[in-house]
Amino acid sequence: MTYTPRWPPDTPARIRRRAVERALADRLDAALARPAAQQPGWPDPDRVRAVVRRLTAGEPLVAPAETRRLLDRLGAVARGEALLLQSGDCAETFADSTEAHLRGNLGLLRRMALVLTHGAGLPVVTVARAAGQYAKPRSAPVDAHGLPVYRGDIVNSAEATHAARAPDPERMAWAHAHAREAMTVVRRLARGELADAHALHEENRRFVDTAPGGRRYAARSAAIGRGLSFMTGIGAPAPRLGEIWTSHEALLLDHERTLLWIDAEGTEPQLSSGLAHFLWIGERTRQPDGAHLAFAELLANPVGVKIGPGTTPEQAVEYVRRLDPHGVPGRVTLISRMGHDRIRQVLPPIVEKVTASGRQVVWQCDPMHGNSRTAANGYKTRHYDRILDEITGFLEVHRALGTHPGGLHLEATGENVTECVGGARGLAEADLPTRYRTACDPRLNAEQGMELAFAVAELFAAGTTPSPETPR
Ligand SMILES: O=C[C@H](O)[C@H](O)COP(=O)(O)O
Ligand SMILES: C=C(OP(=O)(O)O)C(=O)O
Repeated sequence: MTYTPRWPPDTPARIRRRAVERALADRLDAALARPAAQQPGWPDPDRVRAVVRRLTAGEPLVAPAETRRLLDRLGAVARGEALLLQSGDCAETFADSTEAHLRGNLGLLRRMALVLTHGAGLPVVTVARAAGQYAKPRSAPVDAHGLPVYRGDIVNSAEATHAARAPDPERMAWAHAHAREAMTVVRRLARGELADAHALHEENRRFVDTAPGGRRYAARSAAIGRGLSFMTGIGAPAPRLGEIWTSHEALLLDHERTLLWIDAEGTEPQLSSGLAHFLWIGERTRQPDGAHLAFAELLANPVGVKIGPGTTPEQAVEYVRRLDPHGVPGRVTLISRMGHDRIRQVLPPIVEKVTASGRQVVWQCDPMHGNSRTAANGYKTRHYDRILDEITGFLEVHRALGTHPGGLHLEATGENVTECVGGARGLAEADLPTRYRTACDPRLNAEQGMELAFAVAELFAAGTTPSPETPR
């Protein structure tokens, strides 16, 4: 059911439902009336209203039952019985909304998940930054040329002209159309070729045999192979990976408000986003009195909050209390993105205070956003060593406190891009221009992603977290 109320003739049940819808509609309006950071200055509000009305009447992309299943799986992560791996583009573009691109990104997600499952000895819940990650928050309103900044394909074009950078609300409709097609591909791949553990392992074996540094992980790869052969040997059904859920940053509120269902299954009726299974609030929009947090409070979906190095333990507890008033394990994911040099100091008091509050959250590490820097040649980049070091610090903190390091949140693509430096191939700053294709922030490429998965699997398996080299 879409959020726009269509009133049928009255019966007592319908009147009750109508009251719920009205109450939620009022709360939604109140939430969205709060100050909202990072929203585009649409030139023509009437056109925005017309697009929002049109999209609100459309069919949702995901169903509340699917979203509830994810909540259940994240409950397992929060209890320490599973891991969460979330990965994909920094900014999805309409041009890259193709089956080949999605297959690359989702394939990498699944191959990494297979390796982490083995290293941690836990099932891995796979969530794609896909089928809706079209909006970007930015540090400055204008770019280096004085043009309005690119805010993601859902708002304006990356092309460097004034006309192209003007926010166009019709782009929200294009985003819906692309997300709908992407969703079909995600479902098909998740049930089909990207469910097949044998096929994923074969690709990982090729990585180990041919990629620089791959042989370092030969023992784990061989152990995974033996495990799969054993399953075949005893006549077990061919092992298959589970669902792929979708996620994006709940940033552009005119878009987020368009496809909302009423989910009456929980403790109280809530709105369920029909746009994605998992939504998160970004570092730049997590203001306690802001619209984004108030919007997330109304949702039945599992939600994440990015917590940067300026987050206090008190703030973290407030996020959790507001977003999880009923204490549902896995309802909230706290996504730390502190930077490799700060995580070991900033995260522990946050984890301690949230744990003492009695809530069971998913602790997830985003090792990307606190480790960005500008290379000498002007490209925005991240070093593989710093990414791995932030994850190492994350594991150290949780091990020391006896809490569960629930998962990773990465920007990574299955394509052979040159955006992050480092890794066993030794990508250098001079290599960045070769295939620098991201629309916003630098992503790990397929080789760097697999190398990271094997390295983190070793950390999980060892149960210790040595930090062997000083990261660059
Ligand atoms: O992906 C995150 C943000 O959108 C991004 O880091 C902002 O980039 P900027 O600092 O180049 O604007
Ligand atoms: C913008 C993002 O991250 P953050 O809010 O942590 O900067 C992101 O993950 O795309």
